[in-house]
Amino acid sequence: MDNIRNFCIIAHIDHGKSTLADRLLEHTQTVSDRQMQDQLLDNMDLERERGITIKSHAIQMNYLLDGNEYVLNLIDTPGHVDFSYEVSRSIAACEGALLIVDASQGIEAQTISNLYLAMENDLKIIPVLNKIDLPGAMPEEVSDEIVDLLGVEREEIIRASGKTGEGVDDILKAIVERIDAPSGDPEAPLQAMIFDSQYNPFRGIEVIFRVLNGTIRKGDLVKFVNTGKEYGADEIGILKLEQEPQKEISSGNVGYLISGIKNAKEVKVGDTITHKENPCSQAIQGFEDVKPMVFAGIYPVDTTEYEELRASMEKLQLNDASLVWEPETSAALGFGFRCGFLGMLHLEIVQERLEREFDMTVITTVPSVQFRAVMTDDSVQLINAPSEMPEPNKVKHIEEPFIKAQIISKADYIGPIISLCMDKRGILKNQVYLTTDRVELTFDIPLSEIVFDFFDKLKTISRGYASLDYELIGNRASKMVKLDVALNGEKVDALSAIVHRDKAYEWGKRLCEKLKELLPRQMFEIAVQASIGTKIIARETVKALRKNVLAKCYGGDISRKRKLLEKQKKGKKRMRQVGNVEIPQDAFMAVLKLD
Ligand SMILES: Nc1nc2c(ncn2[C@@H]2O[C@H](COP(=O)(O)OP(=O)(O)OP(=O)(O)O)[C@@H](O)[C@H]2O)c(=O)[nH]1
Repeated sequence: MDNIRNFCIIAHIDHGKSTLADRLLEHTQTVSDRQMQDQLLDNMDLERERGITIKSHAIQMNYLLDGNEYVLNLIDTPGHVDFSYEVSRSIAACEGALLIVDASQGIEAQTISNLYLAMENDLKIIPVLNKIDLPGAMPEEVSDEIVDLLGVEREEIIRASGKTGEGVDDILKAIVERIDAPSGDPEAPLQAMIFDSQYNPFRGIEVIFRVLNGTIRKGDLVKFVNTGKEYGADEIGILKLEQEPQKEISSGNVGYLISGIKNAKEVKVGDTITHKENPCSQAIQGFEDVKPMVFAGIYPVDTTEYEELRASMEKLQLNDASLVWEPETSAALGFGFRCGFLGMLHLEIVQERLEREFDMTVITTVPSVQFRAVMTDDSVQLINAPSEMPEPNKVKHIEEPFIKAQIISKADYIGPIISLCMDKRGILKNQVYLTTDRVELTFDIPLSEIVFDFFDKLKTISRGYASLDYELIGNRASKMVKLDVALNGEKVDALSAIVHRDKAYEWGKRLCEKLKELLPRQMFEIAVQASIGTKIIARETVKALRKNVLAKCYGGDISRKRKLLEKQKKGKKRMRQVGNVEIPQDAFMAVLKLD
């Protein structure tokens, strides 16, 4: 055990974690030249296409230092705030963390939030100044920032480049020398913590764990403490580029378990694995429950696929512990699920993964945060969907979630950032200069104002210099109203939204205009109306389609006609029929694109 080191790589988004992980894997010859490709650990198609890490990824390396061989378990983590639950679980499996800071960008919002997560878990932090090859690198200034933030000596900061490979050996040495070997007793009763899992269509459910005490052996009869279920350890192993089966895995180490688990619900991250005979006396303290920021309905486009969608969501949840959901019904869309997400990127990724990994075609409805209605009898009702908004005469007041937003930016952009936040009903709480031209602003802002498009706006007005991190701080009373949408006189509950009263009229008007743009024209006219209570506040009309689309093709060749039909068919993909009107996915998101 003295020769094991468990560490994760944490950073702000795009500071170069995955690239540096590539260099560590190369240097330790964990992967051969032939196997090597950029951002190797981002092995999901979606990660590669978007160039971001979505999942934490564990991999084991061997490293020789002064004649001693060390086993290094590396966990690469995502940087985007929507995937911070991945980071927090990875941190729990480690004794140390490489904190990567881009030398051309300096410390940013998630550098700090991820660092705090690591410090709360008592991880040893190794600061790495990355991308020093860049002409725009400012090693001295950024080192000052790191020294200030961490209180470390300047000499402790390792200068590195994931591009040239500079500093990689220093990092590996520092991992061995500065991070503690895991403690724990290999002879004690088994106590292993599940920190991730995934569904493999060929092999079933795979559980990723870290052993804290004891030893797990192939063939052992094990028990998951929280669920009380028992399984045979059919296969256990370590995670290299491929899984490598082993006979045993002892305390301090990270591994996987395959045991013929059939039901995805039986696997919960944070659960403890122990032996059926001679169990450990205590379960490991699990993870804090995830707190979703945004809720939206997910519905199958084909209503007959409801059960299949449920099974797919259960399997996806294995690999995405931050996804929560429960069944819901919509008058317009039928049976579906109300899901909680950590942000809009998370929502998008879930929708994409359901389609790619499970071949489902789904519609997501208008996203909303969770409001609370304090009723006239003082009871509290949670409102996860606009359709759950109670009658106004039964409500004392509505409360909405507020967040503390921390924005780090170049000082030049303070003015526009403050006015953006004010426009979003934000209250400036604090302003601290990190260096002469970098400032940290703290605001209290309603979550509903920032969760949708705030980040894009912030990036635009700061030319990409501002970064944002946020946490929930509680609920405050706000004047919220429900805005309903009717198509041809029929209310479509899945298009309703809860908005601030002062903005409701403007929203209603713009929403109708947007829907007019987004609803495909049909053979008949469609009236689009927005209302608050019984009062109609805006109306637009989608004109009827006069000509048949195929009319254009008269005399044209048949292949052109076929192409046109195929194009129409494709366009149908994420589309739901409500009454006699077809509503495309975009229309459900129209509320987010009003500015
Ligand atoms: N010049 C230079 N570019 C780098 C270096 N390291 C990474 N990059 C580039 O920076 C971008 C982001 O790198 P990634 O490794 O994907 O960053 P990441 O921190 O893993 O990103 P997320 O996991 O999505 O948060 C990529 O375009 C890399 O090619 C470096 O040392 N030097």
